[in-house]
Amino acid sequence: MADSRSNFKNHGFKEESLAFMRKAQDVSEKLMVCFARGLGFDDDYFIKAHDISRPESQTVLRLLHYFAVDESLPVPEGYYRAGAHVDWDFITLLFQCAGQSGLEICPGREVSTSFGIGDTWTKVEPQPGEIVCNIGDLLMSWSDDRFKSTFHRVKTPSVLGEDYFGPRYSMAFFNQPCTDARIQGPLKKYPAVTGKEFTQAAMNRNFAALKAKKEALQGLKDGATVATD
Ligand SMILES: O=C(O)CCC(=O)C(=O)O
Ligand SMILES: [Fe+2]
Repeated sequence: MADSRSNFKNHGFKEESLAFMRKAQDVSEKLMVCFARGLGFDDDYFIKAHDISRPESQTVLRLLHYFAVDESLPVPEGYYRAGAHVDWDFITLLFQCAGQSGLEICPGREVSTSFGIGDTWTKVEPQPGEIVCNIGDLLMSWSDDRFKSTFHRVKTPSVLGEDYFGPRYSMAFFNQPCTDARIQGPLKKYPAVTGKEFTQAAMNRNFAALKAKKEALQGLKDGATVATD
């Protein structure tokens, strides 16, 4: 453990990651101005609420590595590299590697904040130099539902000759509000909450959904054991 930590240190992992986050933040801030103007807020309204220089910042960079999939093994029904979900942040900047496909989105849904499975899924092929921007539940709520959060998932490769079976690397930059930011849309459709409360509620919801899924899977397993006894 100590060795791998010092390796990271020696190779400037922290510095490089922070520099990358700073650049991703600059891109995000350009988009924040557009969303603020669209909603009638001051240009810097969302930028101030997502100030990554403050200790109250909740913004996160997630580095993802999905392992290569063995082409000879069948993919169990309903199994995804990342299951259908909406992000709970303001916006997510998603950085993909060319050739490592799998991301799919389901735009146009009128509901979010629950784990619904979408209607029509569209592939988002990674293109060099492109950044995918997903709207999250926070922006949906903060815009009184004008901007809808994007359902997305990452497919597990299953179709030979069509899907990409190799490892997938991606990076997700989640713009999350400072814990003390006050969140309420211009039409006050939802009661005001703090950034901390919004994130906490989203985490609780995700955790409860995960627990229910695990229990349902366990129930299936127990049923199978009883049936074969
Ligand atoms: O790997 C990807 O492209 C998607 C990751 C994602 O949706 C997430 O981490 O929330
Ligand atoms: Fe996501």
